[in-house]
Amino acid sequence: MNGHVVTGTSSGSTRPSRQINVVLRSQEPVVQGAAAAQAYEAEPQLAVKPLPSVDHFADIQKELEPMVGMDNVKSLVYEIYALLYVSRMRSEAGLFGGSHVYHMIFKGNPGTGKTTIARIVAKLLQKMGVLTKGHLIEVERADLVGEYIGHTAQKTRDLVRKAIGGVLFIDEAYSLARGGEKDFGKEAIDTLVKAMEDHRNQFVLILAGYPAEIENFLLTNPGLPSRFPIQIEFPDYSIDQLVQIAEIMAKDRDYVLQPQSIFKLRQHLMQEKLNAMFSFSNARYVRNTIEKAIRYQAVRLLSQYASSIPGKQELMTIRPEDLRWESKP
Ligand SMILES: Nc1ncnc2c1ncn2[C@@H]1O[C@H](COP(=O)(O)OP(=O)(O)OP(=O)(O)O)[C@@H](O)[C@H]1O
Repeated sequence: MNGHVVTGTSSGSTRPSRQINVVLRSQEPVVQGAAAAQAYEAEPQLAVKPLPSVDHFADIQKELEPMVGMDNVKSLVYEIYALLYVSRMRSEAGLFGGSHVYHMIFKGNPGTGKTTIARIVAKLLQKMGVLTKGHLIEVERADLVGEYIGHTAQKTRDLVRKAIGGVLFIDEAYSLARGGEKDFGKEAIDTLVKAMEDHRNQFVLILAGYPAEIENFLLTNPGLPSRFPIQIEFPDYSIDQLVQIAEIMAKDRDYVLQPQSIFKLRQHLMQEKLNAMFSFSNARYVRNTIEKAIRYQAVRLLSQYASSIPGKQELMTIRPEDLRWESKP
């Protein structure tokens, strides 16, 4: 096979329990047969030589673990880590370490975790030495597009400058192509493409948005797809996953949902998902619901316990009557 297959195993509890094969194309001439076997036997330690560094993935894993579902995303983040780690081992062994492009496309409906994962990826790339700072600059069309000729290029360049050393995350990136050739959005796209050349390896660009719109955007800008070799899909959460996210969000805030509250939430989410269709904002809707329930619970407790103090359990409990959706959360 014209390439190395490196197997990243999960020996520590901090890594996913699956195996991921990363295929690295060798830039060297292929050595075959007995010569290859001899060369391989002569330096068997190359494949297992440990790096003199801490396990950078442990921290990242700690942030990924509580995220419900997202198996494809978690695997991809691990693949990026494996690739970077092995590239470093290869460089240290005098082999071609590789020059990779990390610009990405995140396709998913609102509230499916795109921004959260972008932050984690930024951190990973910083820990692995690809980015110097690892911060995230989140922008949308209005931040990039100006009001007169030249203004857009200036605004876009300023934001790229701020993103140097980190990630520039453009939400609903396709809105830049909204007005066609005459729109200033086109100027923003051109400036971004130029910045990707001028500041190669200095920042990572992530374009995010609804799957269909992103697909269409890439189709109508044929020069773009090849500049974004990593594309990640963020599927909508199932009702079970949304309920699980609600329970985690409540627990993180030292609250607990009563079983009847979980039942009520489940019924509501099923209805809301149907009603809102593509505009349903997944985990964000759940977060808003929980935060609102916490406010309703506080008001209920104050009115119930006017002259006494509620016990610890009562202070933690979200009852069904605390879950209300009169207006959109
Ligand atoms: N799988 C998950 N498990 C737990 N919490 C999650 C998960 N996905 C998203 N969240 C939470 O939901 C909220 C919204 O997530 P985030 O902002 O990352 O979504 P998004 O896809 O970027 O949304 P938008 O496209 O609308 O900006 C955040 O509080 C985030 O922590």
